[in-house]
Amino acid sequence: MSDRAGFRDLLRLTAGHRGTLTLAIALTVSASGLGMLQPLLVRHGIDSVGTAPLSWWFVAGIAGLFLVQAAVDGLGLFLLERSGERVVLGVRRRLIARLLRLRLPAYEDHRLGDLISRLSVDTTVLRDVVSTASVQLVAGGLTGLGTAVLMLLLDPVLFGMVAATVSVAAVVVIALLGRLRTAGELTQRGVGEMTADLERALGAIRMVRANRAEAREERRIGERAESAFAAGVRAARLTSVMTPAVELAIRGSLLLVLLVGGARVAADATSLGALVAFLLYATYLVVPLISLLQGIGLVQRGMGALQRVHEASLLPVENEAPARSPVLSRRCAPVLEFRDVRFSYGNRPVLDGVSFRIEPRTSVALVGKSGAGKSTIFSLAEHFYQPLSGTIMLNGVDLTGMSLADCRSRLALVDQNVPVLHGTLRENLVYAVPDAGAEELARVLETVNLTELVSGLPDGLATQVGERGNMLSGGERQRVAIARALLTRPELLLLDEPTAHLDQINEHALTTALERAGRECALLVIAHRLATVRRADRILVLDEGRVAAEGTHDELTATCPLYRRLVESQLTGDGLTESLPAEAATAG
Ligand SMILES: Nc1ncnc2c1ncn2[C@@H]1O[C@H](COP(=O)(O)OP(=O)(O)OP(=O)(O)O)[C@@H](O)[C@H]1O
Repeated sequence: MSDRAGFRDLLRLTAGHRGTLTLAIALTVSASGLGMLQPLLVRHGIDSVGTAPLSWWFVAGIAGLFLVQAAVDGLGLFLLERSGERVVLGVRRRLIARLLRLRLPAYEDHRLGDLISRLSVDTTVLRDVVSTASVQLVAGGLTGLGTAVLMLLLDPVLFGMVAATVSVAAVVVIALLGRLRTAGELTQRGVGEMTADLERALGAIRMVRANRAEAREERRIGERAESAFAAGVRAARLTSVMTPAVELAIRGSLLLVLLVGGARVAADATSLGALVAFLLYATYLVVPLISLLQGIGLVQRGMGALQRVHEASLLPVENEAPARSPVLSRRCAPVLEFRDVRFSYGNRPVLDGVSFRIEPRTSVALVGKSGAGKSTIFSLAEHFYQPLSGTIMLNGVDLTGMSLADCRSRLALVDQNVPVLHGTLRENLVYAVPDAGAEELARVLETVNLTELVSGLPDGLATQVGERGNMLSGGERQRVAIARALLTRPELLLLDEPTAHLDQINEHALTTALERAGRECALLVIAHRLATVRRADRILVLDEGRVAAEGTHDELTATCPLYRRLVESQLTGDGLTESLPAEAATAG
């Protein structure tokens, strides 16, 4: 992005806040203007002290001016900070809304920590640009210009000398700006990578501990911190050249002004008061010029940060079908039907013509070796991805003609990964139905056999479940997730069973929960336990991207070698990844 385009984007950010920002900047500039009156008053005081004593009014006037200046300055600064916060709030809200609605592949292509850092760290830089750089540029520019004009009027010769020295410093500054922007971008990127790596390690902290990898992760994340540090130091080095260059130029010119100005006073070319006023202005010039410089530096960093925020806000979101009233389902149609569905992740084919139907209130188990595409079928039913070809229907209605909300309100998904969030047990249960009543809650807790557990907890439903629900056992987490799903009264529950062996109590509880859930809605279960497949009305055997066999447990045991092998391993073993005998693929 060019500097001009980047700057225009930064300006665009302030849309809707320009009135307040202009007022805030005007107040801050006025405060600086009031400050600039002070040397003139001092000159008047010094030049007139020989002719008349200083009046109290005069002294009180100067003191009053200081007070008014401080008050105006304070109000201006407050309005600026508030505008900065408001602009960032707007950017953050838009980004939050976007980040929660990205297409699933976008999350796979980007690291979560980096996306989080764009929302937190980069937007903070934008706030500084709005609240600090804006006033630094405007106030610095105007005050600098005003001071320069007054100096020019006071003594054009001395002004020429100051202008020449400052111009030399300006050349140095302009030469370094591009590098400052790159260093700023690198710092932000480094922080993003560090956050992403920290998120990776903390998200799997038990695995990190169990593998004694703390030191390795510390080194890895430390290296990211060091790259951010190195880029930050590079930016600091550039700034540390720029700021003193300007200071040096101004202070050097002060010496010249003193020498030449002294001679001019001696030769009566100017008055002592004018020289003192000129010197005061020259010292005052340091402040606006430095703030101008800092403002430019901040804008450079802001452009880098805005680019990262922009990139995140351009990530593709899920296509919401045009708003329409919920599609009427066809009566007696299957709850879910796949017709010749093909799907690949990029160029990696997974499903190659999958067809099946799930009738209302039936229980269907989905089995297949690891990587066969079972979870992918769930993702397609939930419309997380679109099939390459074929049709997916819910209650006889094609998914492509249904809004995402309509589609997802008919289904409930219980994933294997992280089904429980940080918060209380109650918050987790009512996640999809926040206003669920106590009766409904009691019903689903009973269904999943959690009533006893909850009543045994000192805080009951108000118990904190910990990050990702790690204060609950694996089996309990799974049942909390099923209860949450059932609270929505779905037409179809998609459940990925735990692969881990459950103890007898949890095993029994899960079986009962599934049995009871099956009375409320249809079930499609990725089955890892023999108990589930035995109880299912039908079993789909997925192999080579297709439904290779379909039937009841007894039918498949008799006809499908692949199914027999899955059963022999109790559907929990992981020794099923090797290729299967050709007969398996054709069975059924
Ligand atoms: N997001 C993804 N991007 C690319 N490939 C993927 C993605 N998700 C899954 N795959 C691949 O697609 C194939 C099917 O994965 P899927 O998770 O559907 O299998 P599965 O039958 O559920 O396996 P398991 O029983 O081990 O959970 C696998 O080879 C997997 O590596």
